[in-house]
Amino acid sequence: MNIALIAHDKKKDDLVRFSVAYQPLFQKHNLFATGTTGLRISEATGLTIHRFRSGPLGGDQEVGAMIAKNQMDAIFFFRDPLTSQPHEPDVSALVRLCDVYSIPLATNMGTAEILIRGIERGDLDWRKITGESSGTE
Ligand SMILES: O=C(CO)COP(=O)(O)O
Repeated sequence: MNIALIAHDKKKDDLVRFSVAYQPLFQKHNLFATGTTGLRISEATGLTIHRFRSGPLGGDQEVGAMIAKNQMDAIFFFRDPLTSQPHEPDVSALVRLCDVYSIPLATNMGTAEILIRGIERGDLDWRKITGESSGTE
């Protein structure tokens, strides 16, 4: 599956810890990330990650483009709800596209735990069966 990893600055440590904990599972998938998040995670885990631009420079929109092209299966986006972001419209657009295309989106650690276990269990395999998946493992 194609999975995107994104975190706002104050949530990056959380997503790095999460990625370290679930590294064995993540390595079975194709990983994508916004620039700084991807660098932090790849340094901490050794995972191979396709890095887009940094979020404020268009990275969120690049992930959104993959959603629109049916190339993204799940997104872990640890948002910071207490800090305003200069690129808030891009953040909203990404969340909106997840809703438009019914793409699973975890915006905090609690939901992320459920989503990652669901992926491990095969709960998203319906996307392959219905042809809605990116088609990759
Ligand atoms: O701003 C972001 C998401 O909106 C994340 O971007 P970076 O991973 O480049 O910090």
